[in-house]
Amino acid sequence: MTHNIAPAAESATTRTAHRRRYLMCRPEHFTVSYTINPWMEPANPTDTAKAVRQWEALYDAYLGFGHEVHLIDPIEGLPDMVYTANGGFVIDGTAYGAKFRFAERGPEGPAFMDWFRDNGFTVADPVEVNEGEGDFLLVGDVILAGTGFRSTGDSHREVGEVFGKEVVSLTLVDPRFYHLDTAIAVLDPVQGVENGGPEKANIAYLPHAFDERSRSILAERFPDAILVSDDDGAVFGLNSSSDGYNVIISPRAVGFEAQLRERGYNPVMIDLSELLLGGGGIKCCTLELRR
Ligand SMILES: CN(C)C(=N)NCCC[C@H](N)C(=O)O
Repeated sequence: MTHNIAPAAESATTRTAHRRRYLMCRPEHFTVSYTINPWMEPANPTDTAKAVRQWEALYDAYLGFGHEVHLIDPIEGLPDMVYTANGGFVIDGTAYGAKFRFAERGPEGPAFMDWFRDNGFTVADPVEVNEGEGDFLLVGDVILAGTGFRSTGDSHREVGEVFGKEVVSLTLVDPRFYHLDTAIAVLDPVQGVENGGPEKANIAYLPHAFDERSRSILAERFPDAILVSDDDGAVFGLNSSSDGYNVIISPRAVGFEAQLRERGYNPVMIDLSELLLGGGGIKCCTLELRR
């Protein structure tokens, strides 16, 4: 189901909001008790109630836009479970399970796979280390796959075999941007004119986060991409969620907000500052369930 929304007044481009189905996890057990990325500092206090309030603002926004949101029960002792984007990668009712790089998150893999099975998805058990939609992004019919910090190159082959799709491997080089969804935002997840969308699925990205080879691939494949500044990247501006028209972003990504408006998108600011203490943002808290 899709609903059409009027384009931004100054833009010639008509954008269409598509109804999405997401999986989220209320951060009832959120805290920072270990360090597995440069953002996490266990000595800094966290406020779980504030994390829940901020997360609820995101949840409410999705419902307000007419999206369907499913919830997985949080498990005590797994504080990173709120970042559901890492729990798997789902296309056409098949969930490729996650196999986490660090032992601290290991038990989340089976917990998410149980949820997928219980909710009618076909589960492809992973052999290779991969962190789900944190490192795999569907753009049109192509999977962009990140490596360098978490998911392995072998998982790129495996995800291609599971879904029978072209996989484009990209290498991340800055430890602050350790998952692909910190460095690329998919703006038009549904490809093409046949879906009533723009002619080509487009992205925004942070060039600085990639090696030379990956930057050339991105430049060639996405000549119309929005290139985001280092300042906006550094506040996790790209860790955003788009339905093709409404793009939920961090309020600190002011340059990106202007770039989105120029292109006819509707940026919506939601602050997840507390969840940033764990090294995650809007997109990390959102796993798309494509049936
Ligand atoms: C875009 N990002 C970063 C995500 N998709 N996930 C956030 C994971 C955070 C967790 N503490 C970790 O380091 O795994």
